[in-house]
Amino acid sequence: MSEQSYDVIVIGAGSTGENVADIAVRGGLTAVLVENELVGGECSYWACMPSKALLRGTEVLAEARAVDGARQAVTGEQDVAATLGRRDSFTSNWDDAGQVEWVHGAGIDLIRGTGRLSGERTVVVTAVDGSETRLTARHAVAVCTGSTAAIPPVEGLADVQPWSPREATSAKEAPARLLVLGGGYVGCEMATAWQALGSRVTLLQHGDRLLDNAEPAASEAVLRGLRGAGVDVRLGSRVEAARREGDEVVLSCSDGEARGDEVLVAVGRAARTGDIGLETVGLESGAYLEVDDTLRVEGVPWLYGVGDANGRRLLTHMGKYQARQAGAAIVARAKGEEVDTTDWSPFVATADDAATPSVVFTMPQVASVGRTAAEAEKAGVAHRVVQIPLKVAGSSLFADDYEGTAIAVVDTDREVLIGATFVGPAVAELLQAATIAVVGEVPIRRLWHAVPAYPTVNEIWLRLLEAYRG
Ligand SMILES: Cc1cc2nc3c(=O)[nH]c(=O)nc-3n(C[C@H](O)[C@H](O)[C@H](O)COP(=O)(O)OP(=O)(O)OC[C@H]3O[C@@H](n4cnc5c(N)ncnc54)[C@H](O)[C@@H]3O)c2cc1C
Ligand SMILES: NC(=O)c1ccc[n+]([C@@H]2O[C@H](COP(=O)([O-])OP(=O)(O)OC[C@H]3O[C@@H](n4cnc5c(N)ncnc54)[C@H](O)[C@@H]3O)[C@@H](O)[C@H]2O)c1
Repeated sequence: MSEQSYDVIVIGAGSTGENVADIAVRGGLTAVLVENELVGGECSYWACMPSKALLRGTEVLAEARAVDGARQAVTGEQDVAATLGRRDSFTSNWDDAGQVEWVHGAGIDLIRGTGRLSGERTVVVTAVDGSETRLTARHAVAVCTGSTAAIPPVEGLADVQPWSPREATSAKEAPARLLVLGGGYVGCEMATAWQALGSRVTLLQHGDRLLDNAEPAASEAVLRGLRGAGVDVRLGSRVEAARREGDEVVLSCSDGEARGDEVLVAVGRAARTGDIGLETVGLESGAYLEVDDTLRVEGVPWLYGVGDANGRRLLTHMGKYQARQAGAAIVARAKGEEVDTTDWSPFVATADDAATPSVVFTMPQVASVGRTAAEAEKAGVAHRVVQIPLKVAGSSLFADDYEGTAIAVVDTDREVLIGATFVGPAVAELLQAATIAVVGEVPIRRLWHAVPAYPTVNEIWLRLLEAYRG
């Protein structure tokens, strides 16, 4: 077995792992990435990029059709083959050569193979040909192995060869009938995409609303959007068994049968930590890693768990944020420098809890940051909620009959914004202003001076402040 030493070993070269290694090298340390699939991970090949590429054409067409004058120019339908081709180009045809080039250019070493912890600061990498390399870390090992699709314990489900989000984002054609199990981010986005690309989609959600952690107004708007597009959304539907009859998938549900050509299972994620040797350092395998705010694993001072692997926020941008914070902490600790662990320091991921932004790319979109009203209530924060229609000069110019909602959650003791949700066409681009207001704890009385340009959809900020003032 060959042996090598690095300052930092990163297991998993997804977007999170790449960033941990990059920050370590920028800080003057040596780093190696261990990867057993494609460098770039889920986001680049089977998640964010292909899913958004599948949705973008549909979105653009809807925007054009919502403006009189432009609508008349849209005389054809979406070219599905071209959309799938554009999706393929965004995944570089599932070839990671470009990312490998970036890794080398950044001064990071890469070892292909499966990495497993083997005691303190040691990782054994097994390559596809069975050869092994023992790596020793002088300072830190970062586990950035991500997550995988969770499969619910439904009788027969595994045997019908369901689609995971990987198949849903990489399929070469639209199935005639697609069943979608789960009404969260993936279920709602993929139902939107494939319905528009030609499938007849049935979405089965066991709860009584879609996007169960979103503001209720967002869940309702997405439900209306999906049903308006022709998706058969069945709320409160519990899938009890699955079987194939010939080419057909049949689901037995609490509200009757559902039949389709494929079934996508999108009921959440599970940690990809089952086979990485956690037991060799006294940790439970298969579980999300429990970490402190510097992303260091509780009780193991040289081990970090970053990105999806810790289950804190399953989003690419939050994994990369955690990577920057953890990377800074690793570099500082390696140099014997003090690591400030107070909120908002350069070494902690305070935004995970206080200000995580996300966008659900449905039609309408849902863009949110910070706490929802329900979360503020649960946390016992004194607050007020302002909810108003997103009707301003800018939105009516953006689209005829623009419909949307804006919700602000204000901490009434501190008079600062602690959460915001925007629902409507193209609201994704409104989000960063809200994120800055939440992170900056900008006093409401100062926000009055952040005058939105006229006529833009951002005028909603003024309306929210006016509604708050009463
Ligand atoms: C359909 C879908 C759409 C999504 N869309 C968005 C979106 O629009 N925006 C957003 O912010 N988030 C989105 N997400 C979430 C996002 O994909 C994840 O949060 C993100 O990919 C996590 O990055 P990561 O680097 O932590 O993990 P991953 O991307 O999963 O990377 C982990 C890497 O580790 C490797 N690995 C695992 N175990 C080992 C091992 N033992 N040895 C060597 N290598 C190993 C894997 O091969 C992989 O490359 C989406 C998720 C899905 C499923
Ligand atoms: N645009 C984005 O940023 C984006 C897009 C996709 C995924 N993601 C990330 O990936 C994560 C995983 O997405 P996801 O959609 O798989 O999980 P999710 O947690 O968002 O949603 C899962 C949904 O499945 C439902 N469900 C659970 N068990 C069920 C069952 N047995 N039958 C029917 N419904 C069931 C839940 O009620 C929930 O609504 C998200 O939480 C998000 O962090 C982000």
